Amino acid sequence: MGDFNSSSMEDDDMAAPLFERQLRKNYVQRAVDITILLLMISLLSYRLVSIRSHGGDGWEVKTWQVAMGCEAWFTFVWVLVVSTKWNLLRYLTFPQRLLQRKRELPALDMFVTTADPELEPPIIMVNTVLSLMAVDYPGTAHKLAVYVSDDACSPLTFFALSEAAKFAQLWVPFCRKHNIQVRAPFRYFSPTAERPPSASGGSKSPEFQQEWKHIKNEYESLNWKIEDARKKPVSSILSAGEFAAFANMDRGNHPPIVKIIWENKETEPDGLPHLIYISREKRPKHHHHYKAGAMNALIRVSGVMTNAPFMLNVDCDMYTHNPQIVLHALCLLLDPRSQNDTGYVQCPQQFYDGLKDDPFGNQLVVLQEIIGQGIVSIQGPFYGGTGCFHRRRVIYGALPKNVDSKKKNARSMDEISLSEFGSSEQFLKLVTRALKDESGTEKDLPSSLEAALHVASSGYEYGTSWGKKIGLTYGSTTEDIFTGMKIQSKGWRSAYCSLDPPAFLGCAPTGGPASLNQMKRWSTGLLEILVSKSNPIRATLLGRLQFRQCLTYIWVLIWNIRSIPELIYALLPAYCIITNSHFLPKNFAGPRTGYNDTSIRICHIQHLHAIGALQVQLISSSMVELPADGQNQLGLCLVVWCPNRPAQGAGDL
Ligand SMILES: O=c1ccn([C@@H]2O[C@H](COP(=O)(O)OP(=O)(O)O[C@H]3O[C@H](CO)[C@@H](O)[C@H](O)[C@H]3O)[C@@H](O)[C@H]2O)c(=O)[nH]1
Ligand SMILES: [Mn+2]
Repeated sequence: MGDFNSSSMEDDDMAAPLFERQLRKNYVQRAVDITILLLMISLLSYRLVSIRSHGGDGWEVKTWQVAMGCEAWFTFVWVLVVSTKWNLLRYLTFPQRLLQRKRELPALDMFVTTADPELEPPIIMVNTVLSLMAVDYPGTAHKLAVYVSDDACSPLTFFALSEAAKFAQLWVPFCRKHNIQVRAPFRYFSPTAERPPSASGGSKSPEFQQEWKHIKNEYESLNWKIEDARKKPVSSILSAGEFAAFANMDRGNHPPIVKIIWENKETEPDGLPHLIYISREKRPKHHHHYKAGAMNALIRVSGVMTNAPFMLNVDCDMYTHNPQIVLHALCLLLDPRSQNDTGYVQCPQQFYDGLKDDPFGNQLVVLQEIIGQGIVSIQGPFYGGTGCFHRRRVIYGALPKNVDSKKKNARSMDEISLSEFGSSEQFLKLVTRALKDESGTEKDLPSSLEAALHVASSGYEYGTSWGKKIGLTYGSTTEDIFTGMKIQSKGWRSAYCSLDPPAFLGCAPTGGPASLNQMKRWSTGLLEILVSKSNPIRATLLGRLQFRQCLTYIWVLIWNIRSIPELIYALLPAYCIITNSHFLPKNFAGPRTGYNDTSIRICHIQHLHAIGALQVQLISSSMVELPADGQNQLGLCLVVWCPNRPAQGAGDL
């Protein structure tokens, strides 16, 4: 059963394991991958050996060398890919076993971030919130809290949430009673979406039909109210007291707002989770650090209000598609084998209503299925920014137990100085508890509001380690990958929770400039990590990032750079035709084949076409995220190219 911490060993720890690891058999794939690698190495050796004999004039020497440089780079990238996908691992989780245990389920704080009511329509965010409020957490729903961070400080968002809290009083009991599987109402009531009948089998009963109609009408009315509120002045949609908080707000320059929209006062086990609205303070003189800054404010505010030991974060457009997700994720976090070494659990990012065949690669299929499952078997998946369950103490900078004591350069738990967390006394008290893996607060929600406002202020992080050693890491637009790598470089592993039906479903850009912008932002952020002081090579040499994990991080961080050799390689055939030079062996068909000059040239051009087509593949793969496939094509092309050539002599290949 792996390592146990004897102090936490209780009867139920001895029970059946909460998860199993399953290795996928991929011997054929491995054989193909290695063959491709060997072919690439043979090609490189051939290039090297014949660099002089295929020199020709000055220009030709250069094309041969450029081709060799590009191919050497492709080989290096292929090594990174093969290392990542060598073992493909999946986790199987058993939530029923978790529910049978004697121990109570832990508290969970769930975070939703939103930044712009124009680009991220409030109704979509509301659906995400409703799906989170309705997750299955039998007998323990009062331990759940949903926090929404609004970086736009929008009264519309606040209004939408207040209305959603009213609708939730109907929606959540309805979902629980009929065991509805799709708990985001816009998907459940969508005429096009596949809607499984209620699992209780009562979908046809008149009682269910009546309830269904009633809830649908209420949802439509919620939709209409939010849509209508868009067009109205703020003063008419909010009550006088609420309006005062939002009056004359400038989204880039305003004080913090924390509002408890719904509180489960009776701590009813089957009640609704708390719902809290936060708009952290923004001032022009303080950098707000985008989503990472919003997440850190959420972590601190939840730290003083509920202080749950686990936190889930989702983007505002990623609703919970599997109501059992929390139970599945907790199987991976609470099992005795993972308690001391699993820092976070990541669910794959999956999307609804994607374009057929995913022409822009927005669904990240290769990244999820090939690289995703591969990295799971090394040190665990990247933190993907959404659909991720964190341990609070890991985010607070704690080290795993039983860490490699030779690498003590990462600070140990004892070295954490509380002053690095800021100046709120109430928060610091609760940080100490969280670091000891204790949860909860002494105060109720309203009496912790003052401290919540303090930790949500824009100057709170000044002189602290937030964004450096604590919380989500600043300095890259892909704060998720950066933060995950920092956690793993402390020695933590991460686990992957891939479910059917998918845990979360989001909305991917459909293409065009939105897609390009997103990819530009991601690739820039990844490059920022590569050139930062905390790059994976340093994290491996000085920290506890595993070597093969480092290779995978390098593969993802060089996403941007990979396009350069691919573009050059793609331009080579055209360049060679224009300058009448070559980067493939000149006597391609060879005089002994009996071809005349024209046929040799045609043959040459045909091969250039084949390679050109491959290069288009490579370029498009680099742009639309199909790296593994692109590389396979290169290998296949090599296979086709090599045997077709009549042998000229041993030195030819
Ligand atoms: O100043 C900001 C900017 C963004 N967000 C929120 O951050 C989330 C992600 O932003 P989005 O613009 O949708 O970025 P995507 O590229 O779609 O998101 C992916 O990439 C991001 C950067 O790597 C990750 O943070 C996300 O979790 C991941 O889904 C959304 O909920 C936003 O509302 C904020 O709260 N404040
Ligand atoms: Mn998004």
